[in-house]
Amino acid sequence: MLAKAPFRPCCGGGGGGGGDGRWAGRPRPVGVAGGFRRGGARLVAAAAAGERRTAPEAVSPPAAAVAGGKQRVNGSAVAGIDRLVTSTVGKSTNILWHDCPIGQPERQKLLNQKGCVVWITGLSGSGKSTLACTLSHELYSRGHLTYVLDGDNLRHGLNRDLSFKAEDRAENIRRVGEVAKLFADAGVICIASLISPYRSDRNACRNLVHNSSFIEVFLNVPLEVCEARDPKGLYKLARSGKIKGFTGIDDPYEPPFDCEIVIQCKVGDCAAPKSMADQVVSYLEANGFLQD
Ligand SMILES: Nc1ncnc2c1ncn2[C@@H]1O[C@H](COP(=O)(O)OS(=O)(=O)O)[C@@H](OP(=O)(O)O)[C@H]1O
Ligand SMILES: Nc1ncnc2c1ncn2[C@@H]1O[C@H](COP(=O)(O)OP(=O)(O)O)[C@@H](O)[C@H]1O
Repeated sequence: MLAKAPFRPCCGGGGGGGGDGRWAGRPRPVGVAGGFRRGGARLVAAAAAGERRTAPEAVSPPAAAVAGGKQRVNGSAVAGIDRLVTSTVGKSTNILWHDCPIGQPERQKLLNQKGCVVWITGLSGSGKSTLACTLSHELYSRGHLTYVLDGDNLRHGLNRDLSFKAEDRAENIRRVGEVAKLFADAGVICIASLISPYRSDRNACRNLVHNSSFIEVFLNVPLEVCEARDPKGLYKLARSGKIKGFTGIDDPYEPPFDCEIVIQCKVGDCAAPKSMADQVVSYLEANGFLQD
């Protein structure tokens, strides 16, 4: 399946405001905040020096409340900043969004590509890392900047505190989704390759990034093929009960219902990594990601 989606620039918020297309192709004026994702509320906080705005998801009603026509400061007693609106996001209180004049459009112009997230999902041993690296190489040889976020690798650092129980996998995916969003906002073609077994976690990442800039690639490889490959011997350990909660054995994998690209592999009939990567490159080309 190779679906063509209408291109819309990606990634508001996150790493610096992103774009809703208003400034596409032209420099964004200094002090003008980037576009916010759909459904995002806007709250202007004009600081004495420079303009600041709260991020869409950063608005929490108590902090952003307007009292008697005046925007209430979130506990600040500092003179001169009484018109700032601070926010509470999760456990972060008294925070403010700060935009920069150089935004995603400018970075994309520099790189002559559109930032996006290619999210590769599939069973262990399905070939996610191989596809991610082959795709990265293909795009590199065409002059495009990519960055691979590999689940296994990230668990050596950023996500080393997480296990494989469902809530830790969810946190793993959430963090990688946030990082991927920053890379896309930087104008980079971010290739995330994780099992990401739960549909809801993957969809949450899709919703973080602008929908058309999230390209979900399902490596649909039968369990028996993955198990026969077993490059790390993990399936063997899982079958013998030495690893508990292994995806596909005694832990679930939920295939996507409707994703951008499905790469199908059958027993005895699996395309070479290069031809899989070409399938993704064709999608990126057809949807305008490989040019500014
Ligand atoms: N219980 C269990 N289930 C699945 N996978 C396991 C498990 N324990 C360790 N491993 C190894 O961890 C790699 C998957 O990490 P991910 O971060 O991609 O997983 S997840 O998205 O959070 O489900 C995975 O790497 P890949 O084989 O590259 O997918 C395995 O090597
Ligand atoms: N398209 C393919 N055809 C045949 N073997 C493959 C293909 N892609 C990957 N492999 C092999 O399958 C094994 C698992 O690949 P890997 O990329 O590590 O998978 P994952 O990251 O999903 O665990 C490796 O030994 C790799 O060489």
